[in-house]
Amino acid sequence: MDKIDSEQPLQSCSNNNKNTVTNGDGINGTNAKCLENKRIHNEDLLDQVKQDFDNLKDIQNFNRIGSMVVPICATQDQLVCEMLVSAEHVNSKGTLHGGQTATLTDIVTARAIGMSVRDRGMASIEISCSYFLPVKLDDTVIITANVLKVGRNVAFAECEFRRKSDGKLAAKGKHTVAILPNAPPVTASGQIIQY
Ligand SMILES: CCCCCCCCCCCC(=O)SCCNC(=O)CCNC(=O)[C@H](O)C(C)(C)COP(=O)(O)OP(=O)(O)OC[C@H]1O[C@@H](n2cnc3c(N)ncnc32)[C@H](O)[C@@H]1OP(=O)(O)O
Repeated sequence: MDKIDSEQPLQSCSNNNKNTVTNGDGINGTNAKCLENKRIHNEDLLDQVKQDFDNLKDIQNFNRIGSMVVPICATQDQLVCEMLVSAEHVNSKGTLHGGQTATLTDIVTARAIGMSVRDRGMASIEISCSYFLPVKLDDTVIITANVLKVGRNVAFAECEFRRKSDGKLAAKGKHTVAILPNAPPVTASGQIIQY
């Protein structure tokens, strides 16, 4: 099994009764990558965030870029996803485009924050990325987003991009989000429209 970041501290989601202690043998038969972290996986949060990503599959706006992201593990303040790097994600050198990485930073960290902030609108106020190593076409990136702080008006998150092929850190992103006073718009079926 591929290493993600075994140096992450142990965490738990104590406010949910559907927690699963991860043990390296898989969660309900899935190949959840947070297993290496020995974190406490939250099945309800993962279902919720999977739905959030599924909602991107049918949209026409820029956020469709996130539709190939697959959430694989969720705790209260961490979201682990993976994405196969395909032709639409790469630059002329055939490696993951920096703008794509920045967009993934936005989308994945926003959903990590969105696991706990559901009733307020949000707007990105700062994003930054550092690029350490290229990620080649047909490799997979493991994206681990950590929510650092959710305050009354501002939330902070960061994420790591690791190459699945060798586990090396390819990029890091940071995202600061304003939490707006109003509720986010929702569709008739109750789906949150944040973008
Ligand atoms: C699905 C799972 C979860 C998923 C969770 C996903 C959450 C992440 C969502 C990320 C979405 C983005 O990326 S958004 C794209 C990038 N970010 C942006 O475009 C943000 C641009 N910046 C802003 O809108 C503003 O600076 C704010 C809202 C951040 C802070 O505003 P402020 O400090 O109150 O400043 P102020 O000058 O009074 O207002 C400036 C303008 O901000 C807007 N604005 C101000 N307040 C509000 C408000 N409550 N609601 C709406 N819009 C507001 C108005 O357009 C206003 O113009 P007027 O009406 O006065 O003329």
